[in-house]
Parts: sequence; C-alpha cells; structure tokens
Amino acid sequence: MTAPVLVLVDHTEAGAVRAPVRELLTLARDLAGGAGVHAAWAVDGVEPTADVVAELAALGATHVHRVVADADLHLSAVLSEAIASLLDATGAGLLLVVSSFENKEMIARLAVATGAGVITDADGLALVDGRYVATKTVFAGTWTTACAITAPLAIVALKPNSVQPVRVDAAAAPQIGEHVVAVSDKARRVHLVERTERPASGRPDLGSASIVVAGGRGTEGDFSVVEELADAVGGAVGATRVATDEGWIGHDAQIGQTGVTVAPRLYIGVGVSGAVHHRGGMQASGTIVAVNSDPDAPIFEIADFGVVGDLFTVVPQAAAEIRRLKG
Ligand SMILES: Cc1cc2nc3c(=O)[nH]c(=O)nc-3n(C[C@H](O)[C@H](O)[C@H](O)COP(=O)(O)OP(=O)(O)OC[C@H]3O[C@@H](n4cnc5c(N)ncnc54)[C@H](O)[C@@H]3O)c2cc1C
Repeated sequence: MTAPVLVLVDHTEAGAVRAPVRELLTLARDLAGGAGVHAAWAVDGVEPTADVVAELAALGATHVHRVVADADLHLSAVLSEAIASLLDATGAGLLLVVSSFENKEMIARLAVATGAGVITDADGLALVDGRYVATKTVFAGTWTTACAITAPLAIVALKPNSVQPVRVDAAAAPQIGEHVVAVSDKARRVHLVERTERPASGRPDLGSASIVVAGGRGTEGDFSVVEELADAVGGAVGATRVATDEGWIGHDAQIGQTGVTVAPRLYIGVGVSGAVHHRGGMQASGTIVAVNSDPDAPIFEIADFGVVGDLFTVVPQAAAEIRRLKG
C-alpha cells in the first residue's frame, strides 16, 4: 500500500527552505513509492520563488501547493485547518513535518480534528506491512522504540539530522497549485497582534544544527570560548540549564529535558558534567565529544571522544587548529 505523502515546507522569513525539509522530502520520496510527493508552502506573507520550486522538485516534490488562508497561517489553529483541508484534497496518507515546538502544537490539533495517529520526535520512518513505523528514543535517550501508526492517516514529526538528504537524478517540473482555505470561527479566536524577528546570530538554528557546541558551569560564564569553537566548526551554541539560569546565555539555548532536544551529527560539551536532565536532550547525537577537567564526569560515559583538561586551555587550541586546517 502506498499513498501520496504531504510534506509541510518550513521556510525562513526570507523565503528559504529550512534544511530539515530536505530530509523530509527525501524520506517522502521513498515512502510514497511513486504515489506523489506533495509539498505544502504556507503563504504567510512569503511566496515560494522559482528557485524554491526548483529546489523542492530536485528533492522529489511532484506537486507544490501554495496554501492560502483567510487568517494568519502563523497561528497553529489556522495552519492545522488549512493542512487538514489539503490532506483531504491530495488524498495523502502521511503528513511529514519537521519536529519543532510550533509544528508539534499544530499536528496535535490536526490529529484531534482528523483522528490521525501522531508520532513526534521520530528519528526514522519506514512502511512495514502497510503501516508506517517510526523509531524514536525515549526516557532521556536511554531506549529506542518503534511505534506503528494504526489509523488510516499518519502524521510524523521528524527530528532534524535523521535522514541524509538525497537529490533526484532528473527532476521533473512539479505541478504547482493554489489551495485556498476559509477557516472556521474557532480558528479565529486568537489574533496575532505582533511578530518580531529575533536578531540573527549568524549561527545555525540550535534545534536543527548538524554541529552543536554546548557550554556548562565549567565556563564560569565566559561563553566566548564556546562561541569561538562553534564558529570554527560552523556550529550552533547550546548550554546547560545552569548556564541559562545564571543568565550567561538566553534560555532558548538550553539543551535538555526542560529545554531543546538536539540530535546533531556532532555534539561538543564544554565544561558540561552530563547530568541526566541534560543528557535527555542530547544523547541521540551522532558523535559526542566532551571537554571536562574531571575524569569521572558522567559525560565521559556517553562520549565517543573525551579530553580531560581545562577548557580554557583545550578549547581555544582546538578552535585555532580547526581554523588552521580549514585554511
Ligand atoms: C526538573 C529538572 C529539570 C532540569 N532540566 C535540565 C535541562 O533541560 N537541561 C540541563 O542542562 N539541565 C537541566 N537540569 C539541571 C541538571 O540536573 C544539572 O544540574 C545541569 O545540567 C548541570 O549543568 P552543568 O553540567 O553546566 O553543571 P555541573 O553539573 O556543575 O558541571 C560542570 C562541569 O564542568 C566541569 N568543569 C569545571 N571547570 C572546568 C574547566 N575549567 N574545564 C573543564 N571542565 C570544567 C566540572 O568538572 C563539571 O563536570 C534540570 C534539573 C531538574 C531538577
């Protein structure tokens, strides 16, 4: 059994496709088995350009839908009604979204409205005996589970860095359509009054970065060493709760059970002990590197590569050597 797959295209305010969407389209192509990969672009003030459409096609989109609503698509209630309507129109059996706070709120509403089966924070998805089976880690990254969706409609939120994006050899031009939705009064109960974009740090987004450098109490509040290494490797900056509670860095940088969950290909912990609450948000990382002066720090139990030493000596040297090697 194969069915069309619908992919929600997360995009920046400037209209660029966010990197994890490439993973969704690659996965959708495999799972649709020729039944069609539909890309949904919510027209929330930003239109998909010809370059964007070409990029979506190169990743396997057979259809690109401009989703237009008579209310603000930034609101989860509005977007979920619009996507519900598009699921109906396309006959898709699976919706793929990037696992983010906003999308998880949106698909929760969508599942209630459609009776779909939902899996969030998945790191893999396959079609097994006609059912979508997703893998995900649970209990602070200590267990891996496989969950099958038994409802006719499946919704899966995939964590960034779960799939290697692959382009198609010869992409055909996708069908482009407009899907206009009039949302219910219920979806209009909240109005978005104002939106302010956070000033760009110039670094990748923490939740979807493929490299993350996290600083902990060991930095004693001097995050410049963490930032220096992050910039040398092109990574995002994260932190432990101690660091954010101390006000050394904003709370949105907190990784862990009560913060952001990250699963980069490379995680580097700098002066981070590896407490269970922190591990819950980073244990699924591909390769874990730790710099800590205490050889008995718990983070070394899960590290692939560890350096026992003073971070103020080790990290600047590492950053300088990486910059030298990169030329
Ligand atoms: C309900 C609850 C939820 C929580 N949620 C989170 C969460 O989401 N995320 C989170 O991170 N924490 C969370 N915490 C807190 C968590 O339990 C730990 O207290 C916290 O993660 C520890 O942060 P840390 O590693 O920076 O500090 P510490 O545990 O104090 O570790 C600092 C480390 O730095 C090393 N160090 C010191 N100086 C140097 C140096 N010069 N060079 C190299 N290494 C050095 C030390 O050896 C030590 O291992 C939560 C706690 C609770 C109770």
